[in-house]
Amino acid sequence: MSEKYVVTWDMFHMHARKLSERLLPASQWKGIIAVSRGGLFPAAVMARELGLRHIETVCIASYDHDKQGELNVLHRAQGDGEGFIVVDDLVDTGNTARAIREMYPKARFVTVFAKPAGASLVDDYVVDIPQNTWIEQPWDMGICFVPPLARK
Ligand SMILES: O=P(O)(O)OC[C@H]1O[C@H](OP(=O)(O)OP(=O)(O)O)[C@H](O)[C@@H]1O
Ligand SMILES: Nc1nc2[nH]cnc2c(=O)[nH]1
Ligand SMILES: [Mg+2]
Repeated sequence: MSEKYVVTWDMFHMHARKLSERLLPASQWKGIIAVSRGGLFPAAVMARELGLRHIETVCIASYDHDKQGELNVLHRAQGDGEGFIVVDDLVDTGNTARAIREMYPKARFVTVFAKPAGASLVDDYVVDIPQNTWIEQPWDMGICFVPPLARK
C-alpha cells in the first residue's frame, strides 16, 4: 500500500456514532455480532448508543500484519443473522465480508471504513478510503515522542 490513513480514537468514535444513528430505531435489533477483533471496537460504541446488550462474536483470522492469508474461522455466533447487526471495522479486498455474508445472510452488515473492492458487499459504511491506502487504526498505535525539527 502506497498511502496511509491515520485514524484517531476521537475520529473513530465519531464515525461509529454516525453509523449507530443510521441503525435507528434500535428496537428492530436483537443484538450485535462483532467480527473480532477489529469489529469489537465499533460494536462497543454501537451497543452503547443503541442500548443493545446482546453481543456475539464471529472470530476470524486472516491478516498477518498487512499480508492476507486463508480465512480461519475460530468461533462463530449461531444462526443466520436475522435481527442482528454484523459489524466490522473495515472492508478492504472484501474476502472477509464475503465469508460473513455467507454465514449471516439475514443480518445487516456494516463497517466504519470501506475501500472500493469491498464497498458493495456491505449494507452501510461511513468513510470511503482509496484501495492503495492502509488504514492505521487507533488500537494499533501509541503516543510517542517526536524529535524537534531543529534537533542538534
Ligand atoms: O476485506 P478484507 O481484505 O478481508 O480485510 C478486512 C478485514 O481485515 C481486518 O481484520 P484482520 O483479518 O486483520 O483481523 P483482526 O480484525 O483480528 O485485526 C479487518 O478488521 C477486517 O476484518
Ligand atoms: N488496520 C488495517 N487492517 C486491514 N486489514 C485489511 N486492510 C486493512 C487496513 O487498511 N488497515
Ligand atoms: Mg478483522
